[in-house]
Amino acid sequence: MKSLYSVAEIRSIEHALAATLPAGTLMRRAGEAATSAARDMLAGHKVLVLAGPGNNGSDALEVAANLAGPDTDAQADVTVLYFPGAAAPSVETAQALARARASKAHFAGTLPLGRDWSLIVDGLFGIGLERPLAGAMRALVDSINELGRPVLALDVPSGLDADTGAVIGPDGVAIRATRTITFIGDKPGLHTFEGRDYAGQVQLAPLGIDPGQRPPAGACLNEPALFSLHLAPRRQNSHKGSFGDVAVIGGAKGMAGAPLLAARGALFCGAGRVFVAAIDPLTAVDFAQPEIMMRDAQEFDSGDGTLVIGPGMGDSVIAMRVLFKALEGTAPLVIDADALNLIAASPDLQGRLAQRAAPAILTPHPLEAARLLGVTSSVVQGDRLAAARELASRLNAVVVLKGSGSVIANASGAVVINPTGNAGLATAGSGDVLAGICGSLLAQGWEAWEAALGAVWVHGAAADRLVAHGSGPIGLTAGELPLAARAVLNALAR
Ligand SMILES: NC(=O)C1=CN([C@@H]2O[C@H](COP(=O)(O)OP(=O)(O)OC[C@H]3O[C@@H](n4cnc5c(N)ncnc54)[C@H](OP(=O)(O)O)[C@@H]3O)[C@@H](O)[C@H]2O)[C@@H](O)CC1
Ligand SMILES: [K+]
Repeated sequence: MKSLYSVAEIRSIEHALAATLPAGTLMRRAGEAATSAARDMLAGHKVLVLAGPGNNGSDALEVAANLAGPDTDAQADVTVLYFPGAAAPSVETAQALARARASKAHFAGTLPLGRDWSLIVDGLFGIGLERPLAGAMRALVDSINELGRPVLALDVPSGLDADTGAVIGPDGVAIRATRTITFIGDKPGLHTFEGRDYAGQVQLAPLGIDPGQRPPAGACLNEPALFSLHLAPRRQNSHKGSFGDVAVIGGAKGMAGAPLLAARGALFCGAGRVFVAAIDPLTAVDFAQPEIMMRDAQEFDSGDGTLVIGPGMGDSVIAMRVLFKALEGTAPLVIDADALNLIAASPDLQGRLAQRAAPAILTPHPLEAARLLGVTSSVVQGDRLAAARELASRLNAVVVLKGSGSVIANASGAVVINPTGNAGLATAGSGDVLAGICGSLLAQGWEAWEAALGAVWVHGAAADRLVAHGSGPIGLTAGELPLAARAVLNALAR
């Protein structure tokens, strides 16, 4: 499992290790791991090392000493910008500083002119940063970002909250790294919200601590191993009834495309039969996808099929009535878009949802999640893991909080961050396709938790596949996702 540790969890691991390892061991190991990552990235000689007042800065001083020599063949031309703290340095920091000063590294007082750094090492702040960067430090971070040179961040890009992926603010700044080498355990903030943009490629350096020595983490990254119990090649002796029915309820006037996209997501990910039950039935057949059966939402009886409710559904009385009926029934539900907004506006519907025994997956984007929680979307984005966890527990459902690094949570408190997907998914209809894939996997007998994990992973990987083939991220359309998702799902099943 690819565990993600909160700062508090990392601190407690650090605390336990401090009793068993000689002082300074972890810092030296962090310095060595980061030095080798820096050498790996280095195409040239000129290295700028930024070293802040805490232990993150001490790691950076170790890197400076290692890269500059004199005890190395592959010497780099290292300039160090060091910001000592107000308090006297710890013994370990003093040792790292002495090593760096004894090396061939050059210590500068201000950011040297010129932009020709082969590499910048960011050791300003790590997990100890608790308030926004201000004054000269803020100006320095802005200048570094403007240089646009390769940056290796140590532990966490300076300015980013390792727990949440938010730039520490209000109105904060953070270093935009090309790569982040993170120590002891990987951290949620590097994989969600702004984290993916600021951290770049994430590399874990466990510092010699084997996973057995670490307690279980509060979160982890999504990967096929988490849902693979449901992945299997299909038996030859199967028929369409073996793979369940999905009915997508939605499609108010002017919104006919949303349920069709969801229906295609469901169809191409393997549901046996797929219906669209439209609030405003426009057409008897979808000529582009005639396999989808078109029905009128007011007359439709879904039987024991899975319902995907909400895409383009609107907030009419009919929509409300149909949603009420779905919540009263026992069908597995995927609740998206307008259905989420209707539930957000009705404590009664929230109560009914929370009381249901049948599985439900909710797929809110941050604004929909905010409405459900009665907060603003900045509060949701400020701590996406907490928001997803809270919604899952309040509404007794599996929640997929969409956005960069989608967060999947369940009512028992499990939280997973999805690493697949790209900016191409920020396009109209992409969420409808995701809801359809969730419904498809539920209909095929997956448990709600695994269906949500699998759907989010496949949906993101479909977008990654399209981008790898040149179809995005600019201009990627939601309509392209179902076919790509089919290819991803079949590759996984093989
Ligand atoms: N965990 C481990 O086992 C290991 C941890 N390791 C490394 O240690 C790092 C954590 O070190 P850390 O705790 O010293 O915190 P760090 O991020 O360096 O910053 C704290 C300093 O910043 C200061 N400061 C804060 N905010 C500020 C602001 N806005 N503007 C200006 N100053 C500000 C704050 O000062 P103060 O708040 O006291 O004024 C304090 O001096 C971790 O990320 C990893 O790299 C590795 O060596 C391997 C083993
Ligand atoms: K850093």
